[in-house]
Amino acid sequence: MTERAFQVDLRGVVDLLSRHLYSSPRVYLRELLQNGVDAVTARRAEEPDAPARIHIETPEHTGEGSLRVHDTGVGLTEPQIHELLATIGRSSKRDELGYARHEFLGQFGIGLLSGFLVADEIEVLTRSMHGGPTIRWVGYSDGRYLVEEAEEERNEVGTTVILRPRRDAEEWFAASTVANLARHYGAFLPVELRVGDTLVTEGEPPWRRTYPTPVRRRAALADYCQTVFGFAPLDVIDLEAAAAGLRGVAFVLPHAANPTVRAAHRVYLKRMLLADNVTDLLPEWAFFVRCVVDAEELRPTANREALYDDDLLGQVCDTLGEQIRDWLLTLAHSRPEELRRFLQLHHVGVKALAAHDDTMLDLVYRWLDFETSSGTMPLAEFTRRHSEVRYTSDIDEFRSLSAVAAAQGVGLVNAGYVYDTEIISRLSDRQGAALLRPLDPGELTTRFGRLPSETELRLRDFLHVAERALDSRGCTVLLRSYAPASLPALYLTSRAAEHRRELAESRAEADPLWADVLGALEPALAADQNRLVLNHANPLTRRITTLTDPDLITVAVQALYGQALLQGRHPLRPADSAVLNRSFLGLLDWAAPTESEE
Ligand SMILES: Nc1ncnc2c1ncn2[C@@H]1O[C@H](COP(=O)(O)OP(=O)(O)OP(=O)(O)O)[C@@H](O)[C@H]1O
Repeated sequence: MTERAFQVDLRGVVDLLSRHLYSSPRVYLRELLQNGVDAVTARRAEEPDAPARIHIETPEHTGEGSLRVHDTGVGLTEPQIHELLATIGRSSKRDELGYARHEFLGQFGIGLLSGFLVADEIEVLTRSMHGGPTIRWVGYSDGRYLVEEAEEERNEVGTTVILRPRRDAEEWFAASTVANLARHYGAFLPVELRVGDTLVTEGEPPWRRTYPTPVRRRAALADYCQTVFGFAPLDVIDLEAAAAGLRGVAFVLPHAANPTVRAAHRVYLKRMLLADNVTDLLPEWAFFVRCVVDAEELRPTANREALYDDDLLGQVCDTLGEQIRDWLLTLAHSRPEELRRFLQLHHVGVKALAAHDDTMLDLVYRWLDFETSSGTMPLAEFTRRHSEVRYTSDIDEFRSLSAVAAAQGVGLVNAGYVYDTEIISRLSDRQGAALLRPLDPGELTTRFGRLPSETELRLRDFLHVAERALDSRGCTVLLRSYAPASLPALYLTSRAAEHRRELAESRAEADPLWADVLGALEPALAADQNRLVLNHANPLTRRITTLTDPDLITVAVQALYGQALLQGRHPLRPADSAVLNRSFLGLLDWAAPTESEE
């Protein structure tokens, strides 16, 4: 058996790595900057006072069509050049065991190839700090390279990389483009970076600078947020994750954000911009902040445009999530007005948190406004005010029943929005909120006042006809007197009746055996029906109860039934619409009687 090595066609590899790995040719500049910074770092490890400069000259500066990037880094000796520049995948930035060394930005040994995105050849002039002459290396995109002693010695130790734009890539070499890219990627690099004569580096990132006062710091960070993200933040939260050598800031959005879209964050690695669309830095629920962070230890993917999804990133995500949560709690304790403002904007995210976090649940209970039958207020206050509290997860039911329920002394909470029911059922499990139960509209009838027995007796015939009028609708009719008097009638669904209707429907579709099983369940449920509760306190309804003509009672009761369905926004089934139509026409017919023939 003989072992062999893969045969590799260099052109394919160069093409793959340079053209297909990266999302845009613009990364060529980032890779050059990164190599310069790493070279400076390597030199200063041995010679701490060595200069730390990178100087970029665009074709406009050099006047001879090339872009030159000079650095004051370690430089390379000729043997190193053969080993490093001529071997794809070989990097000086890994230790003997092949682990990425954490002081360097690079590690894969492919970055330089990105030069072929914009040029057909890459020229390197380099003089090593370890002595030897200046060496010239030229690499071609077809995989050839040459190494020779340079005609001219470099004055200083360091490296110059020279690229001549390919015809189709000239736009990437314009002085303004290069300056913008250099600033974009390298504004915070720990070196002196110039494009032409212009200094690009700004020193420490804004969140690491020292400011005279906390107020000034906040104002400076708010300005920075405006520049980077285009909004004035509601607040600024400091972030830190020691395990990843990460520090940064989270800016709270001043407007409501779409909770299904994860916020995009700007991430620097060792002070070089990685990307400004990193989504997995924070937990999903934290969609109300956008962050800028710089990390020492997080790993980039090979194209250096995203974070590598490893345990450390997961750990960082949890840590930063904790810090945002702590900020919220501090706000609740020390600046409740601001918390209210925040909650108005970002309640969905906070609710999402509360659905599985007890501390946030408590915060929601005490501070988050819910729509209730007594206006909007936090549940803590609502349960304090009412001895009996119910909730409904149906917004329409809330709208139609909140006034009626409140008039009967039952406080009603609208729990029809996302996460509401999870939150309320979690709250109900806890002491102090045990009174929050789901509303069964049917139970309201037990609270309506009964009529005096002589009135009931007098209206017995009316009720009889009324019952018959709605027989086909599976709805019983009750006559009660209740507030508000402006309401002529109320349609109350019973949970059991709803359930029964569903049973009947599935039974119609089911096979005979299953139908029998369902049939056996039915009698137990039959006791409770949907109800139309006529309101004797309402003047119109009271007049209707005095009608004696059965036909007229029928259309009037059917009209009240239809109106109550519409008012309560209950679904109208085809038979309901038919009843409503018939009653409407019947009333018109009655209002405009046929002229008697003379
Ligand atoms: N400006 C420079 N000064 C000194 N050495 C350099 C310079 N540019 C490149 N090198 C050497 O060439 C090697 C290969 O560079 P290349 O950019 O392809 O990969 P890398 O920086 O090691 O890793 P990555 O693929 O992550 O960028 C480097 O490891 C480094 O040793």
